[in-house]
Amino acid sequence: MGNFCCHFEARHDDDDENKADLSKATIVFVLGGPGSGKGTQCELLVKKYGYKHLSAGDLLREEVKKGTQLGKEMESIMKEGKLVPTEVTVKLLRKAMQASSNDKFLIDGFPRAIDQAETFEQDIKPPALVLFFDCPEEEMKKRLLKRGESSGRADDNEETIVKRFRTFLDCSMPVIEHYERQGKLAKISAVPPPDEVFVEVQRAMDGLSTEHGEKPRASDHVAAHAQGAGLMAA
Ligand SMILES: Nc1ncnc2c1ncn2[C@@H]1O[C@H](COP(=O)(O)OP(=O)(O)O)[C@@H](O)[C@H]1O
Ligand SMILES: O=c1ccn([C@@H]2O[C@H](COP(=O)(O)OP(=O)(O)O)[C@@H](O)[C@H]2O)c(=O)[nH]1
Repeated sequence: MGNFCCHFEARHDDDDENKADLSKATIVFVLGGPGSGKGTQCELLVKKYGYKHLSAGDLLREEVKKGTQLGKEMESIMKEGKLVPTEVTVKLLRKAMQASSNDKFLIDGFPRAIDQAETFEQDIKPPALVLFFDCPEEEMKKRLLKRGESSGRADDNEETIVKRFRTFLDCSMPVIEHYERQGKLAKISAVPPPDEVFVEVQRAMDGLSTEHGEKPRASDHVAAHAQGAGLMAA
């Protein structure tokens, strides 16, 4: 079996590095297997909490659409269900964050490997909270095949779905475990209907306050973790 976490050689391009602009940002990573419902929950989160939603997959697909050489390489990696090099994704995310007037970000579908988490934290900032949507593979597969009927996505097909699951288990589950050890993880079952999942999402979010002095609304285990990370209002 090949290495599903493998990357091609990284390109270094630091022209738009600017850590300072994002130093006050509040970052929530939104993680879960392919088709677990990350994008669906992010839409609800944007409406209720006013975060800027940045999907790493959408940013990559926009680059692919440009038809550049890099875009072509990325397209073939994504069709194989593997991961685009960390530097490429972090750069796209940083640019999109800097272009936004918002200072609260939902980073959807990233980081998907430990090195990605490390790079993002060093280049930008650690997350305040990590939402993890837990969903059995059979359910995710059913959702992805249904989505594939209309999504037009080159990776929503049975062959690529199996590869994406493999990448998720091999590369992304260690990221989930990493943040669980740090006490930043809110693990939420993604099996119930979206509105029911969102009830649990709100419980996690309401435990979090930004560094701009918003009052936390609920106390739960995530609130306690956020306090540990210095995020709760005094
Ligand atoms: N809780 C849910 N129950 C049933 N279907 C869902 C649920 N959440 C999302 N879906 C559907 O499953 C598919 C994948 O959801 P999506 O939010 O695109 O997942 P992801 O961003 O994790 O790939 C979509 O077609 C979506 O409408
Ligand atoms: O940080 C990322 C996010 C996505 N991808 C690629 O983009 C694909 C689609 O990811 P997305 O989050 O859009 O969809 P999901 O698989 O979660 O449904 C993945 O399988 C990867 O090939 C990547 O390489 N790095």
